[in-house]
Amino acid sequence: MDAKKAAGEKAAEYISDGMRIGLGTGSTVYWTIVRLGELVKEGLRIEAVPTSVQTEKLAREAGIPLLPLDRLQAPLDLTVDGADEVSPKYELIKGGGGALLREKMIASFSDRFIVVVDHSKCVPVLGQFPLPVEVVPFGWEMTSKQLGQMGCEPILRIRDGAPFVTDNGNYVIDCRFGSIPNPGELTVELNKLPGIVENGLFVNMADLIVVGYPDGTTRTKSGS
Ligand SMILES: O=C[C@H](O)[C@H](O)[C@H](O)COP(=O)(O)O
Repeated sequence: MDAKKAAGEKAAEYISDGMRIGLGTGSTVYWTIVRLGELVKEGLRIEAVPTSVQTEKLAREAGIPLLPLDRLQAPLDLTVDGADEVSPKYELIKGGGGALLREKMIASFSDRFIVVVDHSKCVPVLGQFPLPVEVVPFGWEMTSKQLGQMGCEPILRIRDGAPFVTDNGNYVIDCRFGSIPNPGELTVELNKLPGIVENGLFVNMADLIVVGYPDGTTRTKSGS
């Protein structure tokens, strides 16, 4: 079995009747969405907030009822999402698919945050995966220079020959740090740059990591 499928399907077991949930973005949480669609058809009653246009489409196709944000008066019970890297302290790099801003907003407004990954995403130190940083298009070249001064190689994300545009109308700069030994400190520094909308470091946010393996087994680790 696919390791991503194993992790994604396992996370669906944490969702019970009546829950209001956040649905992340990507190829691992895809399997959570598919499984939840099956459970909804069997009678599970849930409402979901998607973290991207792509996930909204998938959830609709799967028949999962969506909860409009203006009806979200209290935190969600649970959010399930993928990650690009997970450190031994359960710090994450996210945003490989460009959905980091909405993902961080929804995860921060959830009582529990479950992260689903295949085993290759668990690393000793974050930073081999370039850190996605969402920036406003205005003056992105200037923001990119400022990012470079923080010790990374900043590369504007390009898709089909043009800058990749997020669901929020912004650009993404992928920052090659090589190693991020202190993600908490880097987050504080990044948040000082006015051109940055959000960065892909998720520190002290994950409550549970579900790791999938190619033989179809999963292991869970408790986070913050
Ligand atoms: O923007 C995308 C998200 O942060 C994804 O959750 C992350 O990139 C992991 O995606 P995947 O499960 O496809 O590896």
